[in-house]
Amino acid sequence: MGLFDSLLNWLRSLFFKQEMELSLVGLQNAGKTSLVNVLATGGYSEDMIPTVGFNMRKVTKGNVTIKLWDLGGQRRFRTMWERYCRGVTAIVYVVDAADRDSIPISRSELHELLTKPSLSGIPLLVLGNKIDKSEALSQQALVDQLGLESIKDREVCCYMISCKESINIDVIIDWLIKHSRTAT
Ligand SMILES: Nc1nc2c(ncn2[C@@H]2O[C@H](COP(=O)(O)OP(=O)(O)OP(=O)(O)O)[C@@H](O)[C@H]2O)c(=O)[nH]1
Ligand SMILES: [Mg+2]
Repeated sequence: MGLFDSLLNWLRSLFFKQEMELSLVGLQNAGKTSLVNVLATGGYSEDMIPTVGFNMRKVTKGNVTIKLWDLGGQRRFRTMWERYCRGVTAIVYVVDAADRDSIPISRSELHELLTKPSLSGIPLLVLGNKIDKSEALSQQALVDQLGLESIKDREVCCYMISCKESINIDVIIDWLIKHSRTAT
């Protein structure tokens, strides 16, 4: 590649570079870290270690650089969620759609988080994960049981996914790219 072409590519990357920052929250075992892995490398594993505190990962998809805050879902880490959701482009709330008993707690933790004034107006992407399992709820049932219709102060979107079988991962990437903002 000639010098002129390199320069042109560099200018192009400056002008079209998009970036976004996301926080992944939701109860333990929902599949947040699995989702980060699938987004980053496409790899999936059954052997996962629960996240202690949080991890930060940067993933690049085309021109979009995504900074992901992967937070621990165990009860003792939930008080940190708010701090890591402040100022993000979108909050990604992951739910194990096949663990029906956990849905009421998931619902109350979500609504509790959304009452924080510091997070007002931040778009919410709810992901019902593990739809490869036969006991997984339908999208409508998940929307109802999480009380998503009652959220009026922000954009809310809900998709059903499987990290294990890579179902609807492309749909989420499209949603994320549409919500990214051009870097300044
Ligand atoms: N069947 C199925 N299992 C999944 C799927 N996604 C994740 N899992 C499994 O769910 C378990 C928990 O996954 P993690 O990604 O560690 O969950 P997490 O939300 O990060 O959990 P914490 O870090 O404790 O908050 C692991 O055994 C995964 O293999 C999926 O789409 N289908
Ligand atoms: Mg984790």
